[in-house]
Amino acid sequence: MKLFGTMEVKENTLYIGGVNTEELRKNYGTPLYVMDEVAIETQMQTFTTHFSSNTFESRVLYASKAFLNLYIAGLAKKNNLFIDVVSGGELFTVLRAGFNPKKIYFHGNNKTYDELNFAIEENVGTIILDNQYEYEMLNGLLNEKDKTQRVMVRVNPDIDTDTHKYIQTTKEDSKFGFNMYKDETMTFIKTLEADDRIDFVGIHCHIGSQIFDDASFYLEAKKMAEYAKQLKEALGREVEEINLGGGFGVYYTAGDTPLDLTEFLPKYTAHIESVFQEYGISPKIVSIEPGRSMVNNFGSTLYTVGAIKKMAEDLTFMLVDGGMNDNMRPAMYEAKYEAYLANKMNEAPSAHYKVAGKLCETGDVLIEDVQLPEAAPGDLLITPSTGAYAYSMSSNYNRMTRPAVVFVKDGETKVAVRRETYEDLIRNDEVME
Ligand SMILES: Cc1ncc(COP(=O)(O)O)c(C=O)c1O
Ligand SMILES: N[C@@H](CCCC[NH3+])C(=O)O
Repeated sequence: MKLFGTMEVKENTLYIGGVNTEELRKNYGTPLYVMDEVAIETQMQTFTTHFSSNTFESRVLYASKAFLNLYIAGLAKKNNLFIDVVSGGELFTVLRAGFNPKKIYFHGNNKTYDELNFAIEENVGTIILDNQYEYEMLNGLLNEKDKTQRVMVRVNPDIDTDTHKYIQTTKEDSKFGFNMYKDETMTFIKTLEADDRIDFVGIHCHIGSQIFDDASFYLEAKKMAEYAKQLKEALGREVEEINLGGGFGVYYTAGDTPLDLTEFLPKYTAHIESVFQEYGISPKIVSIEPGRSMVNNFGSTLYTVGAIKKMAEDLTFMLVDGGMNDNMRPAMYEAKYEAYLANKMNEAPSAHYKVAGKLCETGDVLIEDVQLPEAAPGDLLITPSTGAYAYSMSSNYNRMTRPAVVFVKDGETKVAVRRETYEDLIRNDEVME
């Protein structure tokens, strides 16, 4: 097993953050999301330390959509990160966590009037405009409130990436942002520049998620520098900030080849500096927005094994007490995960299982085929590397209650999100009279 962060095996059992996973099950139940606090903070520091330049201010924004609650927002704040939100709900959460509004970047491809209003009322630092309609609403709101707003524009550089088509964002048919190669985009930016209420500071792009090929990021930086040069000529001034988004790929299963951040980030920084020089631009700030790579390998899900059903000689189902409601990535993207029996860590794998959940869907399969020690009902299954886009994409389908989220550190456990109860499920329901 690839042991991430503080994971260790003691007496046949997996420990995370110095806490026995069997103890976690006993105290908090399953399914359970377990987050390794020390490893997450270390990763936050890896980003801020290695993405650092002498020629520009480097900003690391945590893309909170990957995994958000008050606790992780608190950790991002403690580690001096900026933060990216894409909805009123994410904005509300990070504000409640005490984030400085000036350090918040508000994304989203269809912000509503109410969301823009909320952002302006709360003095959010930067709004990234995705379309003309958002601008019209923003302009109206700013006039009404007699305010100005720092603004960036999301542009699409049409880069093909080596990732699942559902998580590519810059192919020309993507719904996100403005096409960089259309004259209308430049016209739009000139409109912003002429608007006294708008402080247009620069451009943003995000080429997709779970990308392993560093060449895609280098190409993106080059295209953005080239566009910043065109803007410099058109506006007669430098843009202040270029935001290059996130998308850094991570390990899920053998064969995945993630970027080594301690090597990649300094090379990326040097590349950005060199393309800036090549195009004769000198923006003051360059930002990146890692989501998945900040948290994925430092979160795991624990399940209790229920029925084991042998359907054919080569097909045995292992059914667990969660499923696609706590991790919809396998069903949605055919995403692959590894799994281990956290209570039988030293036993040799000798059987093959198809791990499925308990939801009423044939596609509720977490892992197509995994080799494990001989398993029995009551065993403790762990799927590592579920820190990103599992909890944040979880649902109440089949009226499943969402699992609790705990953070473990130095032998201590803190509940960051309590387990939902059946009462929570009907909290907003009205009884039919
Ligand atoms: C605008 C933007 N920034 C950042 C991210 C974070 O991406 P990732 O989790 O792949 O780092 C996303 C999601 O893909 C995004 O849409
Ligand atoms: N939710 C996706 C990534 C989307 C990234 C957000 N733009 C995943 O789990 O891979």
